[in-house]
Formats: sequence, C-alpha cells, structure tokens
Amino acid sequence: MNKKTSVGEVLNYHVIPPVFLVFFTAATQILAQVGNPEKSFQLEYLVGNCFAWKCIGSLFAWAMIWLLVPSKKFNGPTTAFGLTPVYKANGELYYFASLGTLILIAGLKPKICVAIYENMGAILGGLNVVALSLCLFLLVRAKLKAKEDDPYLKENKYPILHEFYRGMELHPRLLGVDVKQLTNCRMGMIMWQLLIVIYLIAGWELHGFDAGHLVNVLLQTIYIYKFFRWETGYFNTLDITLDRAGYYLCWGCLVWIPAFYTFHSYFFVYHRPGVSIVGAVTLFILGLTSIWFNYDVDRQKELFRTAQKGKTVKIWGENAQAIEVSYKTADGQPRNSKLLISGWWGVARKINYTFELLAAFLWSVEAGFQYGVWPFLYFIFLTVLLIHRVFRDEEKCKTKYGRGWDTYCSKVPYRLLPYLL
Ligand SMILES: NC(=O)C1=CN([C@@H]2O[C@H](COP(=O)(O)OP(=O)(O)OC[C@H]3O[C@@H](n4cnc5c(N)ncnc54)[C@H](OP(=O)(O)O)[C@@H]3O)[C@@H](O)[C@H]2O)C=CC1
Ligand SMILES: CC(C)CCC[C@@H](C)[C@H]1CC[C@H]2C3=CC=C4C[C@@H](O)CC[C@]4(C)[C@H]3CC[C@]12C
Repeated sequence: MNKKTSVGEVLNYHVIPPVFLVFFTAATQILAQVGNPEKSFQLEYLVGNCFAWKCIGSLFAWAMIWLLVPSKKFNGPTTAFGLTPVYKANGELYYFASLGTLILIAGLKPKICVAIYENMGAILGGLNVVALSLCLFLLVRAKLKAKEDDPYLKENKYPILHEFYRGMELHPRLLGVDVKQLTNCRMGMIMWQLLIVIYLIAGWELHGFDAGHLVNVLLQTIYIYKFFRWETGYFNTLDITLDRAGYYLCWGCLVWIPAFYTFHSYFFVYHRPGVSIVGAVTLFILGLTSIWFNYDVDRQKELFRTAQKGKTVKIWGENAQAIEVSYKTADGQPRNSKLLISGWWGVARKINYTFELLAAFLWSVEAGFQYGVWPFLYFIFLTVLLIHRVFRDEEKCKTKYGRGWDTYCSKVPYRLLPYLL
C-alpha cells in the first residue's frame, strides 16, 4: 500500500481483519455457553472432544461423498482470468438425504440429539480447529502456487491478516471438490438445517413440546430447503463470483453458520418460548408469507433472466419491462443485458433483503422479548450484513453497467422500502 493510506483503508486492511478474527471466533464459544447455562467452559470447547470429532468427521465424509459421486454438473460464471468453476448439481437430493438420515439416526438412537446439544461447545471447538486450519492451508497454498493465472494472487500488496481474512483464491479445489461448494453449501447450510432439527428434538426430550420452538424451526426449514432447491443459482452471487475463499467465507460457513445462524433455536432449548398455539400459528403464517415473498422476488429475476431470447415473460399479469444495459466481459467483449423494472424489481432494488429480514425477525420472535436481545442476535447481524451487501452489490453493478445502472436507479429509486429507504 502507498504512503497516503486513508482512514478507510487502514480500517479495512489493518484493523478489521484482526479485530473480527478474534471477536467472531471468541463469540462462537461465548454463545455456546449463553444458550446452555447448565454447561460451563471446558478445555474441549477449544479443541473438541472424541464425540465432537466423530460428528465433524462423519459430516465431512458425507458431504465429500456427495460431491464426488457422479452426478449432473453445473458450470459457474467464467472469471476475469478465464476459469470456469464446475460444481455438482445434486443439492436438493443431498438436502433430503441428509435430513432423512438424521431423522433415521434420531429414531434409532433417541439420545443422540440431546448428546449433540450438550456437546455443542466441543463441536464448535472442533469446527474452529478445522476451519482455521483450512483457511491457513488455503492462504499458504495460494502464496506458494505461483503458476496461478489470477492476477490478484500475484499482487502481494495487502497485509497478511487481511489476506487470511478475505481469502486468496476465488475458486480453490481440494481433493477433487470445489472448496466453496463444500464449505458454504454442503457443510454450512446443511449444518444449519440439521442443528435446528436436533435442537428441536433435544428441547422436546428435555423440557417437553413447545409450539414456538416448532414454528422457529419450521420456518427456517422452509427457508433452507429453498436454498438447496436453488443451489446452482447461488453460484452466480457475490459470495462466489467476488468473495475469495478465506476466513470470511470458509470460517463463516464452517463455524459462524452453525454457531450463530442457529443460535435462537439453540437458545430456545433451555429458554422455552412458551407462546400460545394461536400466537405460534400467526407467526408461522406471517413468516411463511415473508419467505414466499423473498422467494418470489428471486424467482421473478430468475424467470426473466433465464427466459429464451425473444420470448416475453409475464410478471404480475403483464409483459415484463426492462432497461437495456451493456457491459464488457473480462476479455473486453461487449455484451448486452437487461435490468428488470417490473414486479418486485420495480418496487425497490433490494426488496428481497427486506423480506429476508422480516422472515428472520419472525422466526426469532417466538419468545417475545422476555429473554432480551439474545434471540434477536441473528436478526441484528443480518441487518448489518445485508445493508453492507446492498452497497457492495451496487458498487459491483455500477462498475459493470455504468450509466445503464444510473438509469435503473432513477427508475427504481428506493433500495429496501418504497418512499422510505
Ligand atoms: N441469510 C443470509 O445471510 C443472506 C441471504 N441472502 C439472500 O440470498 C438471495 C440472493 O441474494 P444476493 O445474491 O445477495 O442478491 P440479489 O439476488 O439481489 O442479486 C443481485 C444481482 O442481481 C442482478 N440484478 C440487480 N438488479 C437487477 C434487476 N433489476 N434485474 C435483473 N437483475 C438484477 C445483478 O447481477 P448481474 O451482474 O447478473 O446483473 C446483481 O448483482 C436473496 O434472497 C437474499 O435475501 C443474501 C445474503 C445474505
Ligand atoms: C466473518 C463472519 C462473521 C461473516 C460470515 C458471513 C457468511 C457466513 C455469510 C456471508 C453471506 C451469507 C450468505 C449469502 C447468501 C445466502 C443465500 C441464502 O439463500 C441462504 C444463506 C446464504 C448462503 C448466506 C449464508 C451465510 C453467508 C455466506
């Protein structure tokens, strides 16, 4: 970096990586204890125990098998340096097989869910060891692998902790599988699903049935299923096309998702929501509606973008309207594209995030406000993450489409809520 470094750059490159590394890694262990006050901190919270390592090993092996078996393939978008990442397109099957296997195991070994819940501190300790080692390995390998075409790997201009935090390689592969598909989809997202079901069963066994906990888990289950149905669509998003494989993404998916994204469900095992049946049903209907709207926004874009050339797409009963935009591919080839201004995409530019936040609030509020802020931690984190992401995505679109993007912004001036934000 040059001598005239701005405050933003100092924060971004020197302060945020070490602070976030320590803060987020420590937070996972603190949360494991807040959620289950009957357990106190032990050394195994740092390094795992035998049970934890068996769980982690089995899940990794299971995820790897599904990424290695022959199945349909999906080509992700080609990078600026000409690499086309290849993924396995068996996400939906993997989802059902994983959930089915968990239910089978829980039926055969009824105590397993309580055991996992009780050992969550140790499991997170083990996951931390795996995730941090993986990030270190990816960093060292990227540093040593000089033959890589990606110019970013040769720049060598950022502090080492920043490189560890943000990652180096865009599409690294390990043991024949794509690392991001393994960590984000096949470990992070599936742990989210399996753990919340485990917590539901554990809570039921330890303290009896609770309708609020059931609604909390049902809503997230629908949301997570939606992700696996659309898994290949995820390979076109910022996480995959822009973010590199490092602490933020890989540690985030291997540790932060199982520790934090599931935290309210973990918390509800001991701190029962106790909502009435009418309250639970109301929250379920509202939550389902929010998830449907979030899905519908993404679906309209997908429908429009994948429609055959020349074919008109109907959105909300009318022919879809769009703005013509142009951009240049990485190798300088001019291309045309369209930005949808019909349906949800004419209401606000990131209305999908609004419904995402609403859904997250509705699956966190089952206990009301009796336990303070704890059940809402995910919702608060998500608000910050998505607001930051709005700006990151807009920067990407502005760079890609230039004036075309400005025209779109003038036609659809609001980001999250019409007339407000
Ligand atoms: N729970 C969580 O932690 C998170 C959940 N999510 C969810 O994941 C899903 C995907 O989100 P994400 O990938 O962040 O963002 P979007 O699905 O909003 O996709 C953004 C991209 O869509 C394209 N685009 C933007 N405007 C238009 C338009 N008007 N017409 C057509 N294409 C357009 C641009 O890409 P292009 O280059 O193709 O033009 C842009 O980069 C959402 O449902 C979101 O809520 C997202 C982040 C975090
Ligand atoms: C350093 C950490 C505290 C930050 C870690 C952040 C990551 C765990 C998350 C960043 C972006 C997140 C996601 C993006 C889009 C998604 C699509 C949605 O349909 C399902 C969820 C998700 C995959 C989500 C998962 C967590 C992140 C990767």
